[in-house]
Amino acid sequence: MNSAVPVHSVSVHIHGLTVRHRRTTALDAVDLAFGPGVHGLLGPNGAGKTSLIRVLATVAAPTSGRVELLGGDVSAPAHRTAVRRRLGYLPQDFGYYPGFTVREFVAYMAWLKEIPRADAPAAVERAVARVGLADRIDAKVRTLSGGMVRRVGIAQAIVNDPRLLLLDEPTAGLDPEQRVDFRALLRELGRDATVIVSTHLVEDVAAACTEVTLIAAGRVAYRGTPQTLAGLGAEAGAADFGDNPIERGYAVALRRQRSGAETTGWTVTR
Ligand SMILES: Nc1ncnc2c1ncn2[C@@H]1O[C@H](COP(=O)(O)OP(=O)(O)OP(=O)(O)O)[C@@H](O)[C@H]1O
Repeated sequence: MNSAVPVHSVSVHIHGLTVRHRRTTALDAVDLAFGPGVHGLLGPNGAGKTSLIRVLATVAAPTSGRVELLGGDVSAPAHRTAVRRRLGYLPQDFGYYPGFTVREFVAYMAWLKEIPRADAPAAVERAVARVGLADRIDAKVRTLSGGMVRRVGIAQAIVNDPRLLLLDEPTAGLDPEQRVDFRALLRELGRDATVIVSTHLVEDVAAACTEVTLIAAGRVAYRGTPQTLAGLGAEAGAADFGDNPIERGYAVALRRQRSGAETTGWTVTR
């Protein structure tokens, strides 16, 4: 099998994805597709966002359903290996080696992703510079602040110039200035790659996302643009549910899902 991954395919196709953790159903027969752009994944605590991202990152297997990433089914080992070279993943709980320097840690991740040895040093420096840590590249990770460590996590996720980038609450712990810079980086990355970002911050969604997917109780409660979600929030009776239009739209979509009504944004099938 050819292990090359096509660059401009629909990046993510999920069919009937169910994930169970013992007796808890985290995702319930979900169908979704994602193409290039920045996709915000919103939802209450326990909605299933991390469960979805972990399956897309190929670190967890579905209980049932089919997952196609970058043009092939990831249940095929050869394709899964090819996808991992083109994948970037920042887990919610990001493990690192505190005794490594930033350069050593990101280089180690570059090696795991099989970046050619000759290309790795420049790729590491570029990734670290993109997260604003060039001046700390030779500092040990244990000497960095929590927000800086988070940025090291983002650097390792982007070091291989991923076609599919999965970020689980990347802005947690970043200061406001860093969040602004990070959103600009997201927009830049989303020009070519498919970027899926789980977040609780509606500001992230408003500033950086081209599309929003709202997950609730293991199901897709809403899909649309940040603008259409904000439009939902402009409805009569929604004023009490949040401080800004997107928060209000989020509340309306959740309420509708809980009452069993369909919420229509628009469906993405690029
Ligand atoms: N390892 C596990 N064992 C048992 N239950 C789990 C496990 N991981 C997740 N769950 C359950 O699955 C459901 C979905 O969890 P998940 O972490 O995917 O949600 P989330 O949307 O990412 O939540 P949060 O916003 O709090 O991070 C929850 O009910 C959670 O308690």
